[in-house]
Amino acid sequence: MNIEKLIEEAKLARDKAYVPYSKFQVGAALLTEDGKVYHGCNIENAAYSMTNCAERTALFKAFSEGDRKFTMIAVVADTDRPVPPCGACRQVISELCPKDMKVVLTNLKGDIQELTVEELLPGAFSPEDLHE
Ligand SMILES: O=c1ccn([C@H]2C[C@H](O)[C@@H](CO)O2)c(=O)[nH]1
Ligand SMILES: [Zn+2]
Repeated sequence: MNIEKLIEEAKLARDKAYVPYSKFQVGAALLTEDGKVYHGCNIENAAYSMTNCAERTALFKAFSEGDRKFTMIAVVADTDRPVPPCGACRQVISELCPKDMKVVLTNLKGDIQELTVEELLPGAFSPEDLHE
């Protein structure tokens, strides 16, 4: 699975977005070590703060199915620049994915930004910070 294919998967995921309030569709595709792809879309709620972003949907789906080893995530939205994940998703990605995992941010125009999990949230609060 290459970057281009994973982006296509993220676009398919985006089509499933439930966004009656923002009308802003986001899709994510998360690739596991053994080649499985988890789709995620944003799912909004009339109680707005209950909204779940596409990135966290994909990660939570994978974790809940027992998959924990990931090699790449792609995220797509109709933005001018490659879609920037929100702070909550950066925090969750930084804990559940390897620091050197590839994060591919893109948009419908085909702009692509590639970075690592560490670059997505430098100095993230981590499980180690809970220990003395
Ligand atoms: O990276 C992002 C940024 C935003 N959203 C969603 C949350 C909300 O449903 C809508 C507008 O913020 O986009 C995502 O899913 N991922
Ligand atoms: Zn988010």
